[in-house]
Parts: sequence; C-alpha cells; structure tokens
Amino acid sequence: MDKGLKVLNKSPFQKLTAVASALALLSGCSYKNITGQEVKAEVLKQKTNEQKSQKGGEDSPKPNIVYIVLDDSGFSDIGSYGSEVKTPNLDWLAANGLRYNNSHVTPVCSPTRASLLTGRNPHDIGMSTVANFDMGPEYENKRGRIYPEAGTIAEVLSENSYNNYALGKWHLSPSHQVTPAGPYENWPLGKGFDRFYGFLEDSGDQYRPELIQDNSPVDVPKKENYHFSEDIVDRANQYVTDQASVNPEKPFFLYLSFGAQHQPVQVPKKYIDMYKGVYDKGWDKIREERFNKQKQLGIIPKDTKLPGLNPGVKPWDQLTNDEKKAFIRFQETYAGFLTHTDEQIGRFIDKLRSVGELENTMIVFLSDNGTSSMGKNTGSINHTLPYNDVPEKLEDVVKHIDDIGSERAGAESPTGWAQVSNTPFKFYKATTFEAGIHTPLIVYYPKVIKDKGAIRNQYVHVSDITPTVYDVLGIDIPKEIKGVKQMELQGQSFSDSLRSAKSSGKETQYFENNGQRAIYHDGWKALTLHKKGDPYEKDVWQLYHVAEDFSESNDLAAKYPEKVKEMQKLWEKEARKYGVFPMTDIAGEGFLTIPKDSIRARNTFTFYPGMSRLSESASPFIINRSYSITVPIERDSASDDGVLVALGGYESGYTLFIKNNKLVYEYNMGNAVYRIESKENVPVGKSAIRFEFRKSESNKGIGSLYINGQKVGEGEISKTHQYKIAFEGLDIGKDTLYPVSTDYQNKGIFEFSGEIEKVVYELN
Ligand SMILES: O=[N+]([O-])c1ccc(OS(=O)(=O)O)cc1
Repeated sequence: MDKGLKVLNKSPFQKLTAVASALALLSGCSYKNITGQEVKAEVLKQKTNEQKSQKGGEDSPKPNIVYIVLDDSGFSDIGSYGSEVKTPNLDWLAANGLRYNNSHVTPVCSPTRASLLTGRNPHDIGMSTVANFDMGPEYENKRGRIYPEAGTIAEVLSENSYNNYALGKWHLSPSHQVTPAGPYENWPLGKGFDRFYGFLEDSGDQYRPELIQDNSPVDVPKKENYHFSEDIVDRANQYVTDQASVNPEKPFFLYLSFGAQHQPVQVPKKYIDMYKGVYDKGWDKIREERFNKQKQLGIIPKDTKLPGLNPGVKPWDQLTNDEKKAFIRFQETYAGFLTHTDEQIGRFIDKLRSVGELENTMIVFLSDNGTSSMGKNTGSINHTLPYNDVPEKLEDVVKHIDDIGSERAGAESPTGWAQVSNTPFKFYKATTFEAGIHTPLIVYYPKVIKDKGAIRNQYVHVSDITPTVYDVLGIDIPKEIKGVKQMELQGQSFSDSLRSAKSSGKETQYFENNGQRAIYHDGWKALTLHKKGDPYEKDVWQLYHVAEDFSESNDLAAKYPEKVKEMQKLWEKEARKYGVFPMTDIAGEGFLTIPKDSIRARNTFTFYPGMSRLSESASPFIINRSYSITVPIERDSASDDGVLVALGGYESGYTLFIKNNKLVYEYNMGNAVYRIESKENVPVGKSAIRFEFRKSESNKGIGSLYINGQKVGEGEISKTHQYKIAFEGLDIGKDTLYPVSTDYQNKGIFEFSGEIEKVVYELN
C-alpha cells in the first residue's frame, strides 16, 4: 500500500478549482473598493472558490472522520446487534449506515487500538498485548508502545491538513511512562493528535478519573454529578464547535474512546433504575432472547447454534437468592452504563448535526474486544482484587450491593452476564474464541453508503479500518513521518463493501495474545486455548468452519486433522511475518517486569512537595521487596496534621499520615486494612519520619514507624499486592481523588499543614 508519496489524490472538484484560479490570474482585471484601494479581481474569484470548497458544500472533498470506541463490550450488547439494552443513538447510526456482522478485533485493548490507529498488525508495531506490559528490548513486540515506523492516522491526516482530536481512554503508552514529566512521545500529542482530554491507562474511574489534558495532569472539574463519559463528550463537542466556528474549511479526525463498559462499571442510579425488573428472569433467558433477536435481525445466520454455558457459569435457577439479587443489580448497572454512554454518543451526533457537519462525516463505531471475565463468578466490587488473583467473597458483594454503580465500588459483572454480552459466542475477552475478538462494527457515511441499515457479512479486521479510511479519502501514507521511514500498511481496505454487498472480505488473519492463538482463513478458523505455563507445542488446536458455524459450536479438529495441520502452519507463517515471536504467556507477572529504561528501574526516588500525582504504574516499585520511605518534616504546632504520602484510594493502597499528633501508616489490601500507629506523639518542630517495610516472605512483611531514628510503632502486614497496588497514583503531602484511609475520609484531600522537605523512597 505504501506508494511512497504523501500527496492527496486530487478530486475532480479540486482540479476545477485550480483551473478557475489560473483563469482568474490570467484575467488580471481590478476595481476600487470603498476605501479607494485597488483590488485584484483574481483574489475575489479565488475566494469564491475557497468558499465553495468549505466542508458541507456539495463537492466537499474531505469528510471528517470519527472513530467511536467502546471498551469491553460484547457482540450482542447494543440494540441493533440483539440486545434489550436501550441504545437508540447507536441504533440510529446502524439504521443510517452499515452493520458489519463479521468484524474482528484483537483479544485485548491496546493491540486493538494500536491496530485501529495505524492500519497494521499489533505485534509488528510493538503492541502484542496491553500497554501495561513493557517486556524490555528482548521483546521488541511487547514494548507497550507504537513504534514510530507505524504512523498513526492522526499523523497521516495531519499531513493532509486535518486537525486531530483524541478523547477518553488512551492505553497506548507504556504505563511506566505515564508520569507528569514524560517522556511524552507515546502520549496522544506525540502520536499526531492536536488536542487530547482523557486518561492514559487501561481503566479510569468514571467519577474521579486521573485526567490528562494534552500533556498535563488536570483536576476533575468541580461539577455536581460529574461523570467521565459526559465530560469527554462535552470536550468533543467543544472541539467540534471550535473548529466549525473558527476553521470550518479544515476537516477533522476525532477519536472518541469511552472508558465504558470497562470496569469500574459506574453510572448514576437513574440509569440503573431504568432496568429494574428487566434482568429478574436471569442470564439463561436473556441470552436466549438476544440470540433469537439476533436471528430476527439477520445479524447472525438462521442456523447458528447457541453454545451451552461457559465452564463455571451456573444455570440461573441453581443460584441462591443472594446470588440472584446481587447479579441482577450488576446487570442493571451494566445496562444503565451502556444506555448512558449511548446518550453521550447521541449528544455528540447532535453536535455534528447542529454545526452542519453530520452529513459530511464518516463515523466508525466498534468495541475493542469482547466482554471480560475479570468479574469472575461472584462479580467484583473491588477491581484491584481480581488483578491480584485474590478472589472476592459473595458475602462481601452482597453486603455492598447498593454500592454497585456508585463511587464506592470498582464493579464488574459476573461471568454469567459477560457470556450474555458475548452472545452467541463462548468464552470471553483475552481469548481467541469469537467472544474475545468478534465485536460490532458500524460504519456511517451517508455520502457513500446508499444501502442504509444493511448488514454486511465480509470478514473484516480492525487493522483494515484505517486503510479503508485512507482509501475513501484517496490518500497514500507518506514515505516518512518525522524523518522515520514508514512500514507498509498491513490492513486491507474494505471500502468496496461500503457501496456493494458483494465485495470480498479478508482472506487470512492471525491472532495472538499472551499465548492464546488463532488463525482465520477462507471460512475456517483454528485456535488454541492455551494454559499458562504449558509448552506451546503441547497446545491442542481446535478447528471450526466458521463460514457455516458462526458460534464455533462444532469442533472439527478430530474429523479433519490435515486441515488442522495446514491451519497451524499458516498461523506460524503469519506469526513469523508479523513479529509474533518471541511469544510469552504472561498474565499478572507482566506487572513485575521492569525494563531498564523505565523510571521504575531506579532504587532511590526523591519527591518534592507540590509534585503532580504520579501514576501507580510509574511509582516506586515496592511490590514484594523491602523498602523505606523517609520524610523530613516540620510542624509549627501540635495541630499540624495531614497526609505525608499516599497512593491509591479506598479500594486499595497505602498512606502515611499524621492525625491527633500520632504518626499512622495504613496498607489497604482491599479485603483487609493493616494499620500501624505510633505510640508517641510526633514532635512539634523538625523531625525525620520514616516508614520501613522488611519483607519476611513473599508478599508479606513487617512494617515499622520511626521518628528521629527511634522506633515508635510496628506491625505485621501479612498480605500485600502481588501485581498491582491500586488504580490511583501517588500523592505527596495530600491524598487526592479517593482517600486510602477511612480515618480521614471526611477531611477532603487532608493536605499536610506543616512542611515537608522531601519524600525519599529507598528500595532494596
Ligand atoms: O493485565 N493487565 O494489566 C490488563 C489486562 C486487561 C486490561 O483490560 S483492557 O481493556 O485494557 O485490555 C487491562 C490491563
């Protein structure tokens, strides 16, 4: 695809414009305006042509491009793909555009987004798996970043006079680079976007997100009932309004990437209440209803089979009343969250309409992967726990049932509902079964799509979307971007299918994430369900004729062993071609790999008061090791109190603070809080405060408090996080967003009223 030129193919209209200007120049006549100045006629003529070429004009050559991405939402979740959830605005896009029912993504977030934004396969550009995991230079394919050789659509379009905006979840920078001091090259502005507003990591709290605007951390707007999805759409609307008002001749690319439906599932109660009673009938029934509706809609073939419940998912009538009660609430919340998101999408569409841009905009909607199983069989109300492989107890979930959806819970639905979202498929996100990689795709582009509301069956992959856009715009990628030679596009345009149902789809596509593998070729699919630690060559391959078996219900591997071998070979060939090797089957241990070029590789950190919040993933790596935190302070009076250092929030984290003259350290594990309090008072005047953690066993140890070298408190911390401590970063001298300790939850950020000289971490 790389034709080596960064030129726009000129439309017939542009050619006419050029001829008209040339004629005007040749004509050379002039007249006097009211101030008596001489005005050349050709300038006037040119202006008329410019006005004609403003977007919205009949012959406008450059449409706006919008990508709307949902997170962790399965194939059946939206109304026009079979759901009972109310999504009128997405359904409107579907009714006025095309629904693809055979569209594929990667099993997890970052590779899908990397592929979407670059038109290449994820491994080949450094993003085999989530951006949280940077495996260092030995794993070129797992650096948690997009290599500059794979320019993003924003970089390409900025060379074609587009403005480029990104909003919402990013998750395309190594997490250890999410710091207020950069490096910034993998942040949105480093990847071609002109404006950004959102969060940079994998999940964001909907009520108190760690917001970034452009390259700077910013506070959550002080707004009653603040919600992140509303905030990013307010911003998107602002960007569109600004551009339409001030620079209407310029087209824009806008990437609107919701945190929804990823955990934490959080939405105001009003939306949860909309679904009261809807889910009382349980997941078996709802799954069946979605399946039937999908057939009626024609979104799945009439002969599709509905697989049984996934392993570990109990039939609804075998659940206890407590389970039913909690699980109903989870799904009411999930549904309300989606309706709320849809409402925001509606507000954005309305904005495009009101500034006269809707008809001249191509909108692509998709979900980045299928619905997740991280809620396990109980559902989750504290998402740090599943990230650390700590099971949650149903009784805790039931106790906090009314918190689900609120800021008091990092909620995620149980697997029974995740399977419903992924109807008619089996398994979940992170696998290469269709449940993980087969999601909705809607394309709205009224200028070209005449077959409104139709369903397209072409096999499509997320890497094909941006090449399709380039094709529609008639542009080639530049040979170089910022002096870096560009790789060829690897996705394949499906622009023909916008006009014709008959055009062909993609023939071959490989998949891989953390050792889970699959290959699609010409109507067939082979896959492995890899068990961590097993040798890859021992993995058993399954075989499905997906052209006839939409839901992978009939494993044909035993019947066609030769076909399995052929598909395996093809997987290997594609894997070699696209940089899948070396492969790893990391899961949580990915968090423990600290590359040498990460700031986390240091053993000493000195932080000064006033530092912006530092993301947890870039904070001193204290997991499973001994360390100390030393804080020289000064108190003017015995009433000076507040937080010296804190990381995390009420879900989990740690905090060192002074209250009632006592020095307190709390480690909040999520299901237990370890508290150590000084016996003695912290003196007025200068003192050296110190907390020391001595590891005794794996993820266990003794915490000690010192004032001026004297031990003033000690306690055992019998379980610490093995992978990730929290979803909220490190504060010096205060505890922003959520409080780690309930001891000061009514004191706002509980800023230290004395003076902190510095905070020094020393890690062993
Ligand atoms: O293992 N992780 O770090 C991880 C896995 C999945 C995940 O969800 S995703 O939507 O961002 O892919 C986030 C983080």
